[in-house]
Amino acid sequence: MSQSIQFSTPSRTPHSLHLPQSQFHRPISSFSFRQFPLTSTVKYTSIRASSSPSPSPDLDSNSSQVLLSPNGTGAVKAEERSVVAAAVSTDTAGIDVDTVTEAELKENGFRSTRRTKLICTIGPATCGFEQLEALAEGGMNVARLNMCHGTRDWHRGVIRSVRRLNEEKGFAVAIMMDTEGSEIHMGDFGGESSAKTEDGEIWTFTVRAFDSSRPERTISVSYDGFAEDVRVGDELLVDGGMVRFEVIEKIGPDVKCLCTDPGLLLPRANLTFWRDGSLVRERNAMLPTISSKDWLDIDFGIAEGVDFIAVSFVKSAEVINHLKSYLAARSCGGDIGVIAKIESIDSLTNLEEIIRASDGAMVARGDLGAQIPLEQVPAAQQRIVQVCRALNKPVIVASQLLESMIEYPTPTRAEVADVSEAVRQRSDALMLSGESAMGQFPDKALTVLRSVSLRIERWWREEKRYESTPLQAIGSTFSDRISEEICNSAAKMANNLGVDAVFVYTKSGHMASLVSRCRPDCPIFAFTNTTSVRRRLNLQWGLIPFRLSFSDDMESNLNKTFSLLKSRGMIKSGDLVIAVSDMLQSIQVMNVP
Ligand SMILES: Nc1ncnc2c1ncn2[C@@H]1O[C@H](COP(=O)(O)OP(=O)(O)OP(=O)(O)O)[C@@H](O)[C@H]1O
Ligand SMILES: CC(=O)C(=O)O
Ligand SMILES: [K+]
Ligand SMILES: [Mg+2]
Repeated sequence: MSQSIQFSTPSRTPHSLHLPQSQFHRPISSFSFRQFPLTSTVKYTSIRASSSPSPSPDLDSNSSQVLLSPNGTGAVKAEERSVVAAAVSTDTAGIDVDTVTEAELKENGFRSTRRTKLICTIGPATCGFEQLEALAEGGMNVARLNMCHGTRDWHRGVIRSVRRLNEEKGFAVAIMMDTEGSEIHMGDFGGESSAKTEDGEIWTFTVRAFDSSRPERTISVSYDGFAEDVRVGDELLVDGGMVRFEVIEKIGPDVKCLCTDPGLLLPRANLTFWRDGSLVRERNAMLPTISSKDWLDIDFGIAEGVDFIAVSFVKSAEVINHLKSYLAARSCGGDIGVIAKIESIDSLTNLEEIIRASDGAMVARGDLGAQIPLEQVPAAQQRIVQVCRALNKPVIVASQLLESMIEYPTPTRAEVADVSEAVRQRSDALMLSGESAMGQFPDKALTVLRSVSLRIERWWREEKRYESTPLQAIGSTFSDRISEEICNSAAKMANNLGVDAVFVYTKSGHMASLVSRCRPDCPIFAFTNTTSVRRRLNLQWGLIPFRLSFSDDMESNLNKTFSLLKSRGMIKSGDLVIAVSDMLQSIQVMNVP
């Protein structure tokens, strides 16, 4: 039995049920309700998988291809993977699917899929093909490249490896390029990976460049005005306060500083200075958000086809709009999502307009914690997550989630609690920084994120903690409003009826993000017909993105999807699904035949 509600023109409507006009801003299309036996209306359309008797004439040559993302969760054991891989190659040729999600769905069913997405910063510890593959199998949805470090050739190598991994193994790992920005930071250490400071030591921060080796206890600073801007008595914070100094003397381009809070200095760490308890913003506040080096990196990102550009130290919506128009003109189809990094006082002041202009946001707690008092960071995080949810933009919680795992194989209890809180807030994604870029245990850190996410999500479901706060309407056109209401209703029905999955058919991905925004209690299978949209959807909460060529005819789409997924053992007869689509604005509830 299938039941459907659809918005359509009256002439196409079998039974019209007119709603009071006052509920809508203008005369509307009718609201229809129909009920039909699935067996008579949803016929099996044959597919080009070996389980199907013959190819269907109405499907194009790509039609039997389903690509599925590594949203699945569990660490699938190597033997299990090879069994699945063997089954894939013999049984259902022509369908690409990654083995991790597939095995997970087969073994534990829909409920087991992880909803929170995971981002790994790639660095020397993880840039090899096998290391990237291990991360993808461990659940990495997005690989982040920080343009503060490495050469463009190095980044190109990583991007190409991730692409190859996607092509060869069916993953949909997206690439996020993170700009350097022009805030003040320290230089490289000329070969050394870090430098240790001790309490009471005197270090020199200088705007001089070094040709050869770095003099002992000397650090170069990226910003030419540094020595002029600081004053004796200022406090100098490295990496948001991981190490602290007090300015004791200025000698031309050199600034002598006394170490007051010792720790490890990492190359290119950010520097901020504080006077009388406030962050000092002098001429450095006038530095451009996107520097000339960043524009070259952005051109590089466009050429290499990155999926997201994360903009560091955004101050206003203007810079986001500027970049978006540049991308629209330069990258065909405006395929690159722009993520605003919220890591400055200005970005908090202009939060709503920045998020409205962006395609997503990152709570960049590292630098944010250097600009506002540390105890204000948790409240800022919660606010950013809420604003993003309200405006339907994916939100990433980043920095120091598992900082101790750079050196140790197990996290602290406090770190686990922090990760749990970000999952509980229902942020779209969690990000590893140094833990995966240069730490000793990148795979273990990813496993911790994965298992903590799964546990908290399960706890949330067991407690039946559905969203109680209503989401504000955001659509600007009437059609957008309809899509939004359909998705809100689909999510609510999914929770109330306890369905196994929501299926969403979407060309641009917008409809999938609207369902994700509601954070329904079940996974969301998002079917889209382009590979780039599929990768971008991989950043969003609860979405398991597939690439599938589909038509405007929902019944044939459903038939095809059921056949494909059933033949791979990913769904079975009797599973209850809700299907929504942005081609034909409709909701259908049905059991898989
Ligand atoms: N491509 C790379 N090459 C070498 N080291 C890297 C690379 N990417 C990251 N790292 C190392 O990992 C550490 C953490 O990386 P990450 O990019 O997350 O820094 P961050 O300070 O969180 O980000 P941002 O600079 O954007 O504020 C860096 O300090 C650096 O030591
Ligand atoms: C990720 C980042 O840029 C920060 O936390 O500062
Ligand atoms: K950066
Ligand atoms: Mg930062």
